[in-house]
Amino acid sequence: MVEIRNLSFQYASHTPVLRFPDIHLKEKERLLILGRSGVGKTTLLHLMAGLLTPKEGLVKIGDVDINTLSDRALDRFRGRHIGMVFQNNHALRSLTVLENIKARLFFSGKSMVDKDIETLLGQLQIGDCKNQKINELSVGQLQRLGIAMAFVHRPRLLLADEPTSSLDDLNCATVLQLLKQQAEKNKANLVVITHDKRIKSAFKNVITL
Ligand SMILES: Nc1ncnc2c1ncn2[C@@H]1O[C@H](COP(=O)(O)OP(=O)(O)OP(=O)(O)O)[C@@H](O)[C@H]1O
Repeated sequence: MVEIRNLSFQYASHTPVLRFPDIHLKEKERLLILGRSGVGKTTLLHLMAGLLTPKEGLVKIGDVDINTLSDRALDRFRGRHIGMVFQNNHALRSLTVLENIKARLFFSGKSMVDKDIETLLGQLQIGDCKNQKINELSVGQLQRLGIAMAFVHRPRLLLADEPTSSLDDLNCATVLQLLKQQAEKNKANLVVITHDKRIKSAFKNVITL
């Protein structure tokens, strides 16, 4: 469950106040957020992840008003309950695919047996690359690793920032399908922000900032 109410943010006193529409997502609901460049999509995603503190308003994930948490508790909450997929993958270049997944699990304080990790990698069609270093992966494989890293700790909220804009039509459709499948499997909310209009029809729930 995600609730956003009366949310606003300001980067600095001389910059405009960004205001965001109210959002209410029930369990497993998915949302696509569209908007032109500079309108505040990434800012909203970062507010939902607790990476930025709002000027005003509420961000509630499950039963938790995330802005009432201490910095430390918020870091722990994010590590355990939120997964993020970025346009450019944040995997550690010196590690292999498998080592990156294990590092992500370690930092979230959760565990998964090797067999289940391999199943996840297989579902994302990167099982054969598990011992490859990050710089040996294609763009599509790297994007799928980003999804694996966002889901491996079974978050209740998955936030994806432009997950498809650097992909061709085929990889775009595949990544979208995988995001939806994994969210469904984890009963997680999925929020995607993009200006990639190709994916609009894949979501029932769409808002434009
Ligand atoms: N660190 C910052 N300091 C000041 N202003 C910022 C900062 N980051 C972003 N902004 C401004 O805030 C506004 C919203 O930025 P944001 O990155 O959220 O937009 P966006 O919709 O995600 O854009 P894009 O689609 O181009 O990524 C923009 O006008 C941007 O210039």
